[in-house]
Amino acid sequence: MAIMDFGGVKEDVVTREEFPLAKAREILASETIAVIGYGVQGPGQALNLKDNGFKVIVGQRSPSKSYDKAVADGFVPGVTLFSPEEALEKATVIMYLLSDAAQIAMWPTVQKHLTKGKALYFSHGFGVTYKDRTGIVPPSDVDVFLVAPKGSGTSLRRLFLEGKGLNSSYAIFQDATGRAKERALALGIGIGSGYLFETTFKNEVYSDLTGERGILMGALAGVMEAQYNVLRKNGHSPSEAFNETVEELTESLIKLVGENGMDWMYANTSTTAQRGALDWRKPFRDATAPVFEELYARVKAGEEAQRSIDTNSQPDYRVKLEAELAEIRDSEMWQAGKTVRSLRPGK
Ligand SMILES: NC(=O)C1=CN([C@@H]2O[C@H](COP(=O)(O)OP(=O)(O)OC[C@H]3O[C@@H](n4cnc5c(N)ncnc54)[C@H](O)[C@@H]3O)[C@@H](O)[C@H]2O)C=CC1
Ligand SMILES: CC(=O)[C@](C)(O)C(=O)O
Ligand SMILES: [Mg+2]
Ligand SMILES: [Mg+2]
Repeated sequence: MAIMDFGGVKEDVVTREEFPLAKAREILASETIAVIGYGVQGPGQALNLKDNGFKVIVGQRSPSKSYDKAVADGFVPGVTLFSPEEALEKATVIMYLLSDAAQIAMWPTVQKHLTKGKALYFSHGFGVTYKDRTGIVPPSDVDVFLVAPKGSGTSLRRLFLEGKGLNSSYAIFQDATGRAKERALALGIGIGSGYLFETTFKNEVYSDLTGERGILMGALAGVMEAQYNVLRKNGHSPSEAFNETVEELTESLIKLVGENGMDWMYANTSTTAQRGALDWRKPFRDATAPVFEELYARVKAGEEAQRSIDTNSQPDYRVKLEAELAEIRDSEMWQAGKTVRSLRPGK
């Protein structure tokens, strides 16, 4: 563990230097790792593990697009690609990477294969934390832990291929074998995490659901739309409104934030921009704080989890999600964005 100072608070983190890949391979040398589900996290984690030299198999129902993708990605039916049931049977480590709603439906099957000493791995604290709603209560003689990459499975894979790594959190829920922590960390390094920070199942799911509903996705889209609409109402063209709302952020300013922090981005803008942004930061913070408070309260009460379970358990959930995404895609704002993107030089 490396003790690092996060803005004055000391935390233990696990880095690749102190937990090298060779150590991870040694710890998992005799394990068969089964990735159940090949949606977004499944491919990222399974391929990174495979490329890192672990014994990994995939369990995915077929026929399905995800099954075809697993084949296209190099998993071989009957050798490294199986039905979920077969993969569960062969596994010593079960990486449960179905969608959170689907995990409820398959839980009775998973439970059957959770024999003594196996490990159950999640990438979210959802199923276990909201057990009253999911029914996911693992038996006491298996290890249960999570490694949650802080980003899309798509990014996990891309960054791995670039020789970089997405950060992940990890948490131990149950240590039946005495090896839960080393198994968790070895898998965390194996899937290509940049470094790992510790959390609990509850804190992982509360922060994750808040983040994705909040600034990472929900608030981001909402605030962008609000500004775009005001600009349009005041006679600005779509290209101007889009550039001033999205393109300048994604192509320029947010990259500077990622590189060296908010003050660094500010410092690289005009003094006019800095003056205004420093002043307006506070009204925006104060206007949105109550929305974030409400959001967190709903997450904590399990209401956000229930909403996700109820909607994503329906047979036509994909079609409905796709229709809502299409509504965004087809709006003037994001159609303008399509044209703006097509005009990027050297794309
Ligand atoms: N999407 C992401 O990048 C991230 C996801 N996570 C977590 O990772 C886990 C997996 O999430 P995703 O990869 O997004 O899942 P996903 O929504 O892409 O679905 C994964 C798999 O579930 C299968 N599936 C769906 N419904 C099914 C059903 N009724 N029966 C059997 N299989 C079914 C799909 O075929 C797919 O292979 C979740 O716990 C999620 O919260 C964590 C970090 C990021
Ligand atoms: C990518 C990620 O970590 C999210 C947004 O929390 C998710 O996909 O659930
Ligand atoms: Mg997340
Ligand atoms: Mg999430």
